Amino acid sequence: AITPPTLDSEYDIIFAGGGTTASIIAGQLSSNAPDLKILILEAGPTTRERIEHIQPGRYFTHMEPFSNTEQFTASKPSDYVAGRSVVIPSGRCVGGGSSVNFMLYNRPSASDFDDWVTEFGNSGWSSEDLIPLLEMSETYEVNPQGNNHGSSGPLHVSFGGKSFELAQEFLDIGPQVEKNRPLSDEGNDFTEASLNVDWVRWTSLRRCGSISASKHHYLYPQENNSNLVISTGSRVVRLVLSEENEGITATGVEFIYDKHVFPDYPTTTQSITAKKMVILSAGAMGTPLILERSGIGAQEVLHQANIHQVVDLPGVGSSYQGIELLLTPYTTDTETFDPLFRNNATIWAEALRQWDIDRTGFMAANGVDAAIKIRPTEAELQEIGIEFTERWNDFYANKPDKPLFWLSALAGLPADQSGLPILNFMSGGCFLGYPESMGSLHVSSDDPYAPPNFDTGFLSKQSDVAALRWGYKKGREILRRMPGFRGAFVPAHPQFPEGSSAALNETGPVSLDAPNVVYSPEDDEAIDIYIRKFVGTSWHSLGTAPMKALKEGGVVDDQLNVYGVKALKIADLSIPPSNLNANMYSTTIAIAQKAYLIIAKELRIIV
Ligand SMILES: Cc1cc2nc3c(=O)[nH]c(=O)nc-3n(C[C@H](O)[C@H](O)[C@H](O)COP(=O)(O)OP(=O)(O)OC[C@H]3O[C@@H](n4cnc5c(N)ncnc54)[C@H](O)[C@@H]3O)c2cc1C
Repeated sequence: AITPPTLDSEYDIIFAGGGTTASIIAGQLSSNAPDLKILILEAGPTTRERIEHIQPGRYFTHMEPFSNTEQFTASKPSDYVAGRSVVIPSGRCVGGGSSVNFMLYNRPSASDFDDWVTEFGNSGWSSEDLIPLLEMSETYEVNPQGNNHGSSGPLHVSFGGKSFELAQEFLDIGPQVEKNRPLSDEGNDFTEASLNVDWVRWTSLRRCGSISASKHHYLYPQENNSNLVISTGSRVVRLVLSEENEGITATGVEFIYDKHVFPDYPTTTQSITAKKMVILSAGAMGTPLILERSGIGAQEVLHQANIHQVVDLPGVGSSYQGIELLLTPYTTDTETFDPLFRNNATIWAEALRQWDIDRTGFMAANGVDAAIKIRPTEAELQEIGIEFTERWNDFYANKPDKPLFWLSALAGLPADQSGLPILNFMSGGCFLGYPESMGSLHVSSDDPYAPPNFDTGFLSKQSDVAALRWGYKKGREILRRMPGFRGAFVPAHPQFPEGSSAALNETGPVSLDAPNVVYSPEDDEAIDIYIRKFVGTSWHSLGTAPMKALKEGGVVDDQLNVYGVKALKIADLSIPPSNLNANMYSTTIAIAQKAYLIIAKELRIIV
């Protein structure tokens, strides 16, 4: 049986959560200050040398219902999403999200970071501060000499070991359908001139056909330093706070051994002292809950959960942001990832054999090889309609590097396919990067296993529905022209009224110059109903402890200090004060590197 490590009673620094951000910070602290005693308390299991965290093609297995490496947080049912409860997965293992994610690589627009400075007053967090840190972390194998990428960092980026025909079709057909959006091979260049023109081949954080994740490049190489302890299966319940004349200080944490990792182990609470600081790094879905269980949060929330308030901080958990994703399945006769999603034993065996031979094939791929970040033209804004006008004017109009979506054609349907016919799917992916809707995440009690009071907020603003409606139409126009297209998978599309010109009766590709589908107001209504029934998460959660002024609902300042508590910082994806139109691993790396600099300076490890 696995037993937990024996821990000392005090450390210099304690990390609550051992995910993406903690791995990068703790690994560098340990490397550059080997005498610093560091403890990482991670709720989930180890990932060291585990094949499911090395072979890229296994990424979807972490999302299976009884997965021990992901946490699934269910939102309360909402009429905005047709009465459904949306389930949000997040990483629960060493390396967190970086150990289980889909490995899509792309970074936000410069203005996404710059907003944190200009709109939220955080000094030192502009794109000019953060993008060099991001580039320093990566080696872009695709074009090591290219601008906008790094060439000598530990995290490797490549196209992976297999790309699908559908990706090439998307790259061939897209620019012909959308003649004003030419082909480019640079997905990270969001200058005003080139934004909106990239049909990019998507790249993944992989090296030699293996996942290139933060724990294997930053954290585990330091494990032989006896001053760094990674305690897995260790769930932080709350902070230990001491109240003295000068205010409140975080002096340690209380934790229990996690029931998923150590089912037979006693659940007595243990307390450990942090001599220098506690760093909350439990991710957007974990950090606000630890704060609230510690009595740091809004009075009303804590009162309802029967928790005594210690620090009044109303911003905790009150601005959950997710990225809404509409994944619309069509069918194809080309090769897709679906046999693996369906657990086809023969294809699995072949994929494993191929990976053993040369690190190629399905096991070195994820089926998402190409995409475009797209910003509507004036004419297209008219198509989206007046429900979106105010949002456009307020948020996008003066920020010309902000795309509305990324659009893609995924080779497969990454979902539970039990009950579905055996088909090859191509999914139109429409990823709404800056939804106007926001939700909240709060504790329901002081029990660390109690499901939280969670509202994704998805589609609570009609502007998001209008944007996704246009995304559905735009994606359909591209996909129906791709040679591999074999029609829509009708049960997972809008139910258009009888006789509609938008009916889904095509069974093969239409010609490039075929007229676009025409939608009536009734068709638009059918699309809206469909969006509410089917919209889901893109697995990106953030903003639950935002870095902004206290009076505006902020939880940390720009040095990552929690307002009202000494010796307590937050470093993870709960700190972005506003959303970013990109898959979040890049942003997380930037936050981690910036946090490392802040902490290392404060501890005088660097000047
Ligand atoms: C399924 C999935 C797919 C994704 N795909 C992509 C992608 O393709 N490309 C991309 O760029 N990004 C992707 N992401 C997003 C990205 O990986 C995450 O946003 C990022 O890893 C978040 O990092 P973090 O440090 O904020 O939190 P995490 O990495 O999630 O780390 C938080 C850690 O804290 C631990 N924890 C939580 N509560 C406690 C507690 N009470 N006590 C102790 N430990 C605790 C958790 O177990 C977890 O390990 C994906 C994420 C998921 C979940």
